[in-house]
This record gives sequence, structure tokens and C-alpha cells, in this order.
Amino acid sequence: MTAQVIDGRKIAAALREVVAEERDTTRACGGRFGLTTISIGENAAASAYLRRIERTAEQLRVPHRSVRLDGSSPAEEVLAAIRELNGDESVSGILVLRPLPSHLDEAKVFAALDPVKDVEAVHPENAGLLALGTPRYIPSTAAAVYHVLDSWLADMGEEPSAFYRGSRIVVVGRSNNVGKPAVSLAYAKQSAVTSVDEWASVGGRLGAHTRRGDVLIVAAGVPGLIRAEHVRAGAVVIDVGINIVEGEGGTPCIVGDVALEEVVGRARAITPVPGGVGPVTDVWLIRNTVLAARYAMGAR
Ligand SMILES: NC(=O)C1=CN([C@@H]2O[C@H](COP(=O)(O)OP(=O)(O)OC[C@H]3O[C@@H](n4cnc5c(N)ncnc54)[C@H](OP(=O)(O)O)[C@@H]3O)[C@@H](O)[C@H]2O)C=CC1
Ligand SMILES: Nc1nc(=O)c2c([nH]1)NC[C@@H]1CN(c3ccc(C(=O)N[C@@H](CCC(=O)O)C(=O)O)cc3)C=[N+]21
Repeated sequence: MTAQVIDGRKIAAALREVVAEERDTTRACGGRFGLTTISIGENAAASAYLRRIERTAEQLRVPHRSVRLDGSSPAEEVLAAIRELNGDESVSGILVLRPLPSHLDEAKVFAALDPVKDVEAVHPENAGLLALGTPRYIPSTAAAVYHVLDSWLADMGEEPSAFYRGSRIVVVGRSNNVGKPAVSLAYAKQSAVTSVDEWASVGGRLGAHTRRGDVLIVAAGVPGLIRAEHVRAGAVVIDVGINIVEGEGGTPCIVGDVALEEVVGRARAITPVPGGVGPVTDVWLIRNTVLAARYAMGAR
């Protein structure tokens, strides 16, 4: 079997059209939207994301501002920046780029966000709503994963609810940002769900779990972690990993967590990196920023 390579850029282009309409309707109803990203220190994957956000926000004509703080900024300075944005009516959405420097407590930083502006659903109130199956915001990365899957199913002429109900979904990685939201959304689709973290690999049981997945979602941040031997024949493989590695001559290159050239011989469909889930993520973030303006209107 040779897997179909799913074109995330095409899916992102179609989603941009939808978001442009939502933006126009929101503006016509008096909504005020704007995204502010906060970067603390330097990280190659975060910079790659920031560049995408800048481009997509500009294409969609949604105002974006980037606040850059030094990697050694004390917690009080970060919290003060968040409080200021919480009170700024021109800002509907706030995104704090990960990873945070190790001296900062991620939970405290996320809890300082105004929940209505927390477009990634990392504030405990929003994470709780998502876990309960009644999300205020669907976090962009997990949303992008299922949007890509749904688009592919539509192309295949498969009925989504029957597909999800009949599938076992295995999620590799369980961070609060990516893995756990992907699991919560799989529950909502009534799939059978398995979640594994690094201990599965350490214990040599990764393949035993991943080979059971009809859908395999990989968000570990480990280049080439998933090889052909880890994949069920005919599975749909969604590679979320964004890893910056040194290519020939030291050129930085983006690679995923899945060894595509091997897995392509075993899966039914697979998302590439770059060009898979990544391009959809930032469009969904802008979508949430527009949605945030609607919530803000309701809250006024
Ligand atoms: N495409 C996109 O749109 C996006 C991509 N990303 C990318 O996705 C990846 C994951 O991001 P994020 O969740 O934030 O990363 P984190 O580092 O926060 O979490 C990684 C998770 O993967 C698990 N893990 C690590 N190594 C292994 C292993 N060898 N076997 C099994 N599980 C493992 C960790 O386990 P444990 O809990 O035991 O430590 C942890 O649960 C990164 O490459 C990131 O850049 C992130 C956001 C958006
Ligand atoms: N709070 C937070 N949320 C995130 O979602 C988050 C984060 N922090 N920190 C960093 C990682 C990484 N990440 C990327 C998402 C898409 C691309 C992307 O679209 N990449 C293009 C390629 C880009 C290029 O070629 O430069 C692609 O996959 O095709 C990149 C990186 C989001 N992250």
C-alpha cells in the first residue's frame, strides 16, 4: 500500500476562506478583533510559528502584535504584560508561545490570562470546559488535526461519524497544549482512545500501543520517532511534530516525528511535515481570535 499524502496547504487555503467570512460578519456586528502573541526568549519552533502567524494574520487582515520579552524576564514582568493585554479592548486574543524558559511556572502564566482572550484554551477554566466536552475554544493544534482528518474523510466520501465511532485513535504525546486536547476531542467523536507518553518508549512498548491505532496522531517532538514498524497497515497517520534540525551544510530544516519515507509504504494516508497540520494551525488560531471578539461582545 502506498499512502496518500494529505495536502495541508490546500486544506488551510479553504479554511482561510471560511475565516474571512466569519471575520466580515463579526466586524459587521461591531466585533473588535486583534491577536497579541507573547514570546519569552528564543526557540526555533516558536519562531517558525510566529512567522506563520504574522503572515496569516496579514493575509486575513486581522491585526497582530508581537510582544517579545527577554528570556530572563522575571515572572512579575510577564504577568504584568498579560494584565495589560487583558485590559486592552483592541486585543481579543492572547497567545503565549511555548516553551517558556524554565524559571517560569507555565500554569501560573496561563492562569493569568483573561479566559475570554485565551484563544489556545490553556487557562484552567477553558481547559476544564474542553475536558468536559463543552469547549469555549478548540485549541488550534488539536483543532487542525481533526480539521485535516475531516477534510480527508470528506474527500474520500467517508461518513465522519461512522468512521470515528468505528476507529481506535492512538495519541503519542500528552502535553496540555497538544496531546491532551487531541484526546478530549477524540472522546467527543466517540472513538476508542489510547494515550501514550515517553514512558511507553522507555518501556519498549511504544509499537504495541501505536500498532493498534486506526488513526495515529503523533505529537512528541522527537524526529523520526514513528517508523513503519510502529504503524498498523492501512492506518491514517497525522504527524504534528515540528522539529528544527540541521540539514546539509548546517541549513535549518523542519521535520516531523514520523519517518514519512518508510511509513508511506504502510499507511492509508499520512500528513507530511512541512505542509500537513502546521499550515492549518495558524488559520485556526486566527479563527479563534475572531470568535473571541464575538465572546467579548456578549460579555460587555
Ligand atoms: N504542527 C503544529 O501545528 C504544532 C506542532 N507542535 C509540535 O508538536 C510537538 C509536540 O509539542 P508539545 O506537545 O508542545 O511538546 P511537549 O514537549 O510539551 O510534550 C511532548 C509529549 O510527548 C511525549 N514524548 C516525548 N518523547 C516521547 C517518546 N520518545 N515516546 C513517546 N512519547 C514521547 C512527552 O512525554 P512525557 O509527558 O512523558 O514527557 C510529552 O507528553 C513538538 O514537535 C512541537 O513543536 C506544537 C504545536 C503546534
Ligand atoms: N503556545 C504555543 N502554541 C503552539 O501552537 C506552538 C507553540 N506555542 N510553540 C511552538 C510550536 C510550533 N508550532 C508550529 C506550528 C505550525 C508551524 C508551521 O506551519 N510550519 C510550516 C512550515 C513553516 C516553515 O517552513 O517555516 C509547515 O508545517 O508546513 C510551525 C510551528 C506551533 N507551536
